[in-house]
Amino acid sequence: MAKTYGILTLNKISSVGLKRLPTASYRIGNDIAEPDAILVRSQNMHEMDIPASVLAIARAGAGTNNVPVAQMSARGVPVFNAAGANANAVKELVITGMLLASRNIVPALGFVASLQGDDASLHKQVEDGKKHYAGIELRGRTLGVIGLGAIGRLVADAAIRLGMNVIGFDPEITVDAAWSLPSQVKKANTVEELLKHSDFVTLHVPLLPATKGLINEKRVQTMKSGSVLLNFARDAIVDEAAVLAGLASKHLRGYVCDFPTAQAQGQAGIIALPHLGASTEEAEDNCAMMVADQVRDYLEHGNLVNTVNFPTLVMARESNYRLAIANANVPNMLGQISSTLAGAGINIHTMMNKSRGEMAYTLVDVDSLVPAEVIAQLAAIPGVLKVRDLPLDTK
Ligand SMILES: NC(=O)C1=CN([C@@H]2O[C@H](COP(=O)(O)OP(=O)(O)OC[C@H]3O[C@@H](n4cnc5c(N)ncnc54)[C@H](O)[C@@H]3O)[C@@H](O)[C@H]2O)C=CC1
Ligand SMILES: O=C(O)C(=O)COP(=O)(O)O
Repeated sequence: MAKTYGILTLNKISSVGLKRLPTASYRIGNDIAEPDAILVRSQNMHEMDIPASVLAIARAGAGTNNVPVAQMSARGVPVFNAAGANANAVKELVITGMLLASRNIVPALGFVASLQGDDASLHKQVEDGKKHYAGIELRGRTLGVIGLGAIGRLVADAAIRLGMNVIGFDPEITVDAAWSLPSQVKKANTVEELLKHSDFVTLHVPLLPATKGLINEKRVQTMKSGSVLLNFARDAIVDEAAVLAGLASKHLRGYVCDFPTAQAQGQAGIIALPHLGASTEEAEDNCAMMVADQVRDYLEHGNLVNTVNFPTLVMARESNYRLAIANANVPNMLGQISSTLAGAGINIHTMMNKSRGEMAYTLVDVDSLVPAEVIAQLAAIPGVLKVRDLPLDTK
């Protein structure tokens, strides 16, 4: 009988993506017991008892801080994400956020909603009151972008097209990202240098130990007087109390974020959206399609694309028998894998191995069926974390 897979969904994942997993071989739902893979958006998985059956976790979005990545690495389980698939949606909301703040749109709408009377009275109140909501223009002002990945780059490009000057900071920028950055983006050597010169500062870094509290009390004070901070990355990247103090003293003009909190509710200068950055039809479909394809390719063929904890490794099928081995990046793993197979009389057709940090991954196409006892021997090699037997279904 052909192999079937169980996919547990922890959040609502777009049906456009789920349809890429054929119903003949994939059972998908929010109540799948012993799933082969989990698809998730923002649900916090840190306290979850993740079943031993799970071979892959895929975040239908960018940030994987809600997934216990280190725990999954130790189990040899890749954590995929949908790199860049929602970047345009976030970019458009960041631009919206800058405009909301620069033109005082939120209080202005509140003012209009509060008006009462006939047309003539409304007209008078509008013309008398509008002076309180006069704003500033974006053109000619400076935007500082911290984190020039998929989102930061698009925001930088859009801001330049609006006539803004852009300064960027990203000490870990990839070569590809640097090439795709508009040439007008000026490089800041430190966060402080960027903050000192920016009228708007937008954050597009992942939440990591190194980025937690990136904007703290001292850095709020370093920001230009009258500047606006935008946080569509993660709440914990900003020390919100420091920002509230900056708003209260009028040092900051505004804080636009995607992460409402109790302490910031109703505070002047705060514009908090309900984590809407990636909530567009297009982004939800793109993310779901991307992770569905990645998970299917991994479950059926062992290929790895877009994981946050494993190397990228894709190998065309060259025989009907394939082993996929997740292992620690330590010496002599390949030697032990090859000699175990040779000892069992199994000929290696093609073998590829790649490493990333502490993790390594090996795909081996062999010329004959691998008996269960050989799989057990491979799994028993110290440092081997998971061995998967992936014969092609040739019936
Ligand atoms: N509000 C929302 O709905 C959404 C929020 N996000 C958040 O935005 C984050 C960024 O997303 P992408 O741009 O797609 O990710 P990405 O991985 O393409 O880019 C992140 C960039 O941050 C840089 N970086 C890392 N540490 C840094 C540091 N200490 N200082 C400066 N730069 C640093 C990296 O080098 C990389 O270029 C996600 O991790 C997620 O937390 C992403 C999508 C939607
Ligand atoms: O992609 C991300 O990192 C996001 O924050 C989007 O979250 P969501 O999928 O909309 O719950």
